[in-house]
Amino acid sequence: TRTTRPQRLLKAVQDRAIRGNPKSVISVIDHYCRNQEWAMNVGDEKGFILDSVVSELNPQTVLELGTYCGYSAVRIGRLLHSGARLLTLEFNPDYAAVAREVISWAGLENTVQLVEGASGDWIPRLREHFGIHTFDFIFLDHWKEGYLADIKLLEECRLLRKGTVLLADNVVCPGAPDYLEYVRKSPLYDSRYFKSHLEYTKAEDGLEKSVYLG
Ligand SMILES: CNc1ncnc2c1ncn2[C@@H]1O[C@H](/C=C/CNC(=O)c2cc(-c3ccc(F)cc3)cc(O)c2O)[C@@H](O)[C@H]1O
Ligand SMILES: [Mg+2]
Repeated sequence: TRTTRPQRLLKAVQDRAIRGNPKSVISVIDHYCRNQEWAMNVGDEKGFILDSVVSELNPQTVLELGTYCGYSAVRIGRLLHSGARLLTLEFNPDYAAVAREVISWAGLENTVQLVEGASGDWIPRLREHFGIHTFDFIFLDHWKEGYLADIKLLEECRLLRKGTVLLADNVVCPGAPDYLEYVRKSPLYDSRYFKSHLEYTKAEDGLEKSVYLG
């Protein structure tokens, strides 16, 4: 049977990237997706904005919603300092299997922990299961219609603290209108839009950065 797109992306990583070198894993995926087969990674242009937000914040505890092939988990994980941890949630077992391989090829298996399952099921259990108190940084890149429910769930579970930064991908394309309206109107957040482009294309897209005011 035919391979899947994530499996072909993984093969490109294994064939072309240097083991243990996150930078080469990122550039191989970007080159592959720009020149051979598009895939819904945050990509290099929005990835540069993601890098600057993470570097400025220097977070110790990070949550990612929607691992897919692990591109942004590697992007974020490579910037974390020793002792810092990224938990990334992915409910598709095939994507999770590919992402584990990509994260391991980048040598980030001790920094990035992939948890298989749905965000709605796992968010209420993160404290008791992983001893997490609050998150410093959260990257939302899963189903766009799930963003709003999950930010509300994170509030309810008291996993945000004064200054927690949430960064949401695709707030223009495909779009997350209900999420945008919520974070921009709510007095709980200070929100701003970083205009960019949809990965590997000229279409507009962007990231919304929202700081929880607590
Ligand atoms: C809802 N709870 C959930 N819990 C755990 N994992 C979840 C999840 N929802 C989805 N997932 C996983 O996240 C990933 C989903 C990502 C959805 N992303 C998009 O739809 C997306 C789509 C585009 C896109 C843009 C333009 C276009 F023409 C076609 C596609 C671009 C992007 O950057 C995107 O992120 C998958 O790996 C899925 O299995
Ligand atoms: Mg995305």
